[in-house]
Amino acid sequence: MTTPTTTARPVVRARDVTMSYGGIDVLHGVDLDIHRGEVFALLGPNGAGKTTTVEILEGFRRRSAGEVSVLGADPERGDDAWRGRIGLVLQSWRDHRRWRVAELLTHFATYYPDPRDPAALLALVGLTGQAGQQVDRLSGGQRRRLDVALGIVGRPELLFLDEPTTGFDPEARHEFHVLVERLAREEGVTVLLTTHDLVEAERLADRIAMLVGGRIRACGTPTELALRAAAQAEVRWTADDGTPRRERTEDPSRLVWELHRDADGPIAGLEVRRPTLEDTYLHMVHQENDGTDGAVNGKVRAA
Ligand SMILES: Nc1ncnc2c1ncn2[C@@H]1O[C@H](COP(=O)(O)OP(=O)(O)OP(=O)(O)O)[C@@H](O)[C@H]1O
Repeated sequence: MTTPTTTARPVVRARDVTMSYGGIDVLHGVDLDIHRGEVFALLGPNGAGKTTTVEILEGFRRRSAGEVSVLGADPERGDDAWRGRIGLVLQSWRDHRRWRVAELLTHFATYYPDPRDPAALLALVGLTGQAGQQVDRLSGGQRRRLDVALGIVGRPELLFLDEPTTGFDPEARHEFHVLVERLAREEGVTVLLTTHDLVEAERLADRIAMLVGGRIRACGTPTELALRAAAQAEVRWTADDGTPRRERTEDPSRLVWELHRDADGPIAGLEVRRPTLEDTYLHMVHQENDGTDGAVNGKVRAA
């Protein structure tokens, strides 16, 4: 993955995007900047507005208001040439059940001016052994690999991955992560990933935006987000009488120093736990559910 070049024009730019369905507001002014070669994860609980946001960026849904530019065009007016520069990994290829794997991929390749070689692509996603198999005989994970192959056959500059590893076993998930990293690092493909999987987001994404209740509540590298959490570090130890103790503090090194100063010898069971991405995420979701203002710094621009 490359370091985002913030001076270059972003591949995806959204400003103050709102969306309402039948008078109910589900997006409340989303701002996003995603740069070339960046793997960007949109993370959020069910109903947060991830799919709505992504469909607006893909040009499949009309926003209520706001500005959007994707690969230099407004997605609402994207033509075929623009669409050919975008790859989608959705769960929407279910109509082609009778096709054989290699046939389907070869067929899709004809839609693009400079497609990848279907056989090489099957090898890349680990489906060479299934080339002659009917699509409806594939396992769930194999099906998803085919979805990925279909999404990248046209050499997209921007790839949308909607919960891409659902149904993958750990090895397939690992291979998929390596593939996404390769696409971003070696080919400069920009990737927008939606996921509920914090481990996947942390593993893959250069930056993560947390969308909660239709607002971007935080955006940054996984490390930045974990550190920005309101959650404090937790220090655990075992007291002299054997009682387990724990204390939350913004200054764990000071607490550990004080414990050492007051102790006769080593401190049993000493452990310092820093806030994780999961802590940040759960903190925000709980704030939203409690009806409090969960924004880390008010409105956050994912730029
Ligand atoms: N076509 C629609 N008509 C009316 N309401 C909709 C429509 N699509 C989505 N919604 C509502 O908009 C909100 C955001 O939905 P969206 O699918 O964008 O969330 P999400 O973050 O992708 O959720 P999930 O993780 O469950 O897929 C939800 O409250 C949902 O019920």
